[in-house]
Amino acid sequence: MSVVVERDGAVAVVRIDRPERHNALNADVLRRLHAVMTDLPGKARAIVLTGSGRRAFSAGADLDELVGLSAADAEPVLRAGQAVLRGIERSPAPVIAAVNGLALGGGFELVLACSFAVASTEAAFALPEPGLGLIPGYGGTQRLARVTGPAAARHVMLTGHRLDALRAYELGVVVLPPVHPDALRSLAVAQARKVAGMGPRAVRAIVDAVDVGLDSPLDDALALETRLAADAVGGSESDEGVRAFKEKRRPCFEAVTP
Ligand SMILES: CCCCCCCCCCCCC[C@H](O)CC(=O)SCCNC(=O)CCNC(=O)[C@H](O)C(C)(C)COP(=O)(O)OP(=O)(O)OC[C@H]1O[C@@H](n2cnc3c(N)ncnc32)[C@H](O)[C@@H]1OP(=O)(O)O
Repeated sequence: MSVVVERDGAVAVVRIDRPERHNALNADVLRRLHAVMTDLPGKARAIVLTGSGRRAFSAGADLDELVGLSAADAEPVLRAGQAVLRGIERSPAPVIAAVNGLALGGGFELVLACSFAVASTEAAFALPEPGLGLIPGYGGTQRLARVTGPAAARHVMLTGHRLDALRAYELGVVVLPPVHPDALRSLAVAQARKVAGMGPRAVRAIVDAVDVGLDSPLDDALALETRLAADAVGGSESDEGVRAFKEKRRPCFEAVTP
């Protein structure tokens, strides 16, 4: 199975499992990621995405599936890949990348589509596509600049520069200091549990507000936030959240009816 799912309560761990090809993304991996991202958000409240082995999170698109593709054939495949990553980016169960090794090309683009990333000290990030006569085709030309700023993004893409884990942390690609490889999974699951403990409707609203807001005029984005924040104030989830605070107990959002 090229994608393995493990459930851990309200958290799911999704692992790309093609270590013999450094977890390269082929059509089967993309199909399975799409199926997982369609099924899991209704069952898990937060998802960890990682790769098998210590060498690579993912070495990007499977180059053996690229050979011989015409532009006309590649375009629907690219659109299909974009749709999988867009589903990850907008998932109501936020996806946390646990970068266990090299995240190259589409592998780095997969990380950039996640809500946020944590990494081991052995992680490294690059977009080597131009060296292959390709360009990033799973959102890298757009998402990297949104994280690092355009100059750092152009430097990475135009020189093939590889960001090590610490530099990725400094640039905001990784949100916490890189950890020993043996500690990565527990760190990622702990972060996922924090997300899973939040109000699920509040989480979904924040995902939507940030996603829509990034591409909206500020006043429109603030108006969206106001509407979503008012819905939250008037919603039953905040009734439970505030009541739990006053009663000095953990909120039980599962018991909240929409
Ligand atoms: C999503 C695919 C859907 C299918 C159709 C795609 C058509 C549409 C186009 C999709 C475009 C997606 C957009 C994306 O931006 C484009 C890309 O991602 S391009 C790929 C970018 N990635 C790379 O360039 C990395 C290539 N790999 C390496 O540099 C090195 O392998 C490594 C990861 C640094 C590891 O090096 P080593 O430790 O020395 O190991 P080897 O090199 O010997 O690798 C072992 C073995 O694995 C094979 N392999 C490694 N990476 C890939 C890969 N990306 N695709 C296919 N095979 C890969 C390597 O060839 C070796 O095989 P062997 O020689 O043992 O047969």
